[in-house]
Amino acid sequence: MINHTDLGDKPFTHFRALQALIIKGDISLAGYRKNKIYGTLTCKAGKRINPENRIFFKDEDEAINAGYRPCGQCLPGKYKEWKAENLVKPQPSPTKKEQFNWQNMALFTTNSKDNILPYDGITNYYGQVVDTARADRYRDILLDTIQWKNDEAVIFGRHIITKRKVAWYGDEGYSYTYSNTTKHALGWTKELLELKALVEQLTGQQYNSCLLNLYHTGDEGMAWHSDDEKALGKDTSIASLSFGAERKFALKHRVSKHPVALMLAHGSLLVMKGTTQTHWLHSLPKSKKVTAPRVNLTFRTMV
Ligand SMILES: O=C(O)CCC(=O)C(=O)O
Ligand SMILES: [Fe+2]
Repeated sequence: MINHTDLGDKPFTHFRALQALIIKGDISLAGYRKNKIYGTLTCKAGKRINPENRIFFKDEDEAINAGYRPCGQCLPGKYKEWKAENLVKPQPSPTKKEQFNWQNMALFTTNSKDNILPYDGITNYYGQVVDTARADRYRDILLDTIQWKNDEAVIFGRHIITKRKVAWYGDEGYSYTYSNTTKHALGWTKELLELKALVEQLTGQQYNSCLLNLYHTGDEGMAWHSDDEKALGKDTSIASLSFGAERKFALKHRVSKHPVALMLAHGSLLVMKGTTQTHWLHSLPKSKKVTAPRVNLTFRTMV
């Protein structure tokens, strides 16, 4: 690995030293130190990099061993392969024995799972934590009993009403402001309290509110955002339960744009915590293939 700045301090000396190293075979690829991306020496994106952040590699092995990934612009084939490998695959459903046992909640102690983010945050996918029969029941009861309302927001001065429906439940007296609208929490229902107890048991964290989303079909989704409102405090933990249609959940690093995606199974739990909201955006992409509804519960702690 050779730093651009090691090649002399004048553009001409840089150029000469670089040419000599390329001819000798000591340099064949360039890298961007900040985002840990490597690409060809002629890559247009690479040439815009500040000299302090530009480095050079002898070959691909050296770049990969240093933790760099291929550039999407000049190495699209290799980038695609890398992306396919880095897309988090859905975890196998637990066996009958591993499934949530309502009578014996202690079966699930803090079940910490692998972090699906490569850096700058912690997001754990627990897979299915409510067995299918119970998850079916929760989906149906939540669809019927939650006071679903179309979400309203004021964005760039325009009043927007979404097709997706939302509801906001929590400990008494909580109100929540986002996208310039204020919501007042409704009191917990029996099922929400049961599910809150379950996620508290699984994550070892307490939550005082829950924002629910209802996506009628794959035609409804949620755009890129992070849940970094002040009311949630710093490094908040958000526990997200999914019931109904399986949907893709995507995360993207704010700076490196590193993508991570996974499918959220019926009855599954995903937890975003640590610095996830500071460094990563997330979204629920729309999908033409999904025709069934999905109910999502995000348990949060308002400070
Ligand atoms: O539906 C989901 O899984 C994501 C919901 C979400 O990001 C949110 O409510 O902030
Ligand atoms: Fe979110």
